[in-house]
Amino acid sequence: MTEAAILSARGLTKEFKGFVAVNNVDLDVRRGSIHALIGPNGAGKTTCFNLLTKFLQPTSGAITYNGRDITGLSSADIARLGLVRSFQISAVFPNLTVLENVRIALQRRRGDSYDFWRSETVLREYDDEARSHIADVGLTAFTDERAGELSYGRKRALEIATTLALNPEMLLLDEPMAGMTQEDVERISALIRRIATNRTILMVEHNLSVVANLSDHITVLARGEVLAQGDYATVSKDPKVIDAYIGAGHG
Ligand SMILES: Nc1ncnc2c1ncn2[C@@H]1O[C@H](COP(=O)(O)OP(=O)(O)OP(=O)(O)O)[C@@H](O)[C@H]1O
Repeated sequence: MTEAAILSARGLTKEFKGFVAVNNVDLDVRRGSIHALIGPNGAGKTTCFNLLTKFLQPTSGAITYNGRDITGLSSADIARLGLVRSFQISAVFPNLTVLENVRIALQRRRGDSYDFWRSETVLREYDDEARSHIADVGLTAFTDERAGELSYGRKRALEIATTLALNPEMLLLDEPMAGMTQEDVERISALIRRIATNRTILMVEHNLSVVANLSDHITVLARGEVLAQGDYATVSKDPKVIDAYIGAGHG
């Protein structure tokens, strides 16, 4: 592990019945950076992401977070350490308002019961903090709107707000731009940039222009292995990366 790394993997490997989906991956995510995991279809990005977020247990290899071995921990354990996967515990309830959704996430963080029918006075204590997370993701105008009525992009912004309510030190985002309009992509990109000012972000992302715009560092996977690492200018010129994308029909 290097000094500046907040999350590191060494020799990370995942086999599914003899098929090696992730093969001996070494990865260092620098503290404070926006790090993207990219690669053609079937490269092993999702599997790698699931290993790092402890949704899957590796066949072999080790993961450290802040210098601590987290290989054997559960995703709930690592969330308590500040390593939180967006949309992990933060499903959006469509019939509740934006404010109510963020409030519930805050209650969860503080270990309150799920009894959100409790007294209005208690609930109001959470409102100030909830409103500040809502402002952070640009949803103030929609505070009292039912989550189910929001546009797709705003729903994703709300999911990020509920994740921020858990006060993560590092956020893992699984294809944050999937299914978004260009306008939403721009809004969520600005949001990710804003929340990254005092956090570390690792994301799997298919949209290469987003990756080019947002990421400080990129790990390219192909056939389960690390093909290249570096900034966008470096990896996008790498003949191995170009071949892998063209070979996979992304050309
Ligand atoms: N549970 C599983 N059992 C068996 N094989 C799996 C399983 N999960 C993933 N794989 C295989 O592992 C390989 C990598 O899959 P993965 O979903 O991690 O790739 P990816 O890079 O995220 O792909 P995509 O961009 O298409 O989402 C694929 O060949 C996939 O079929």
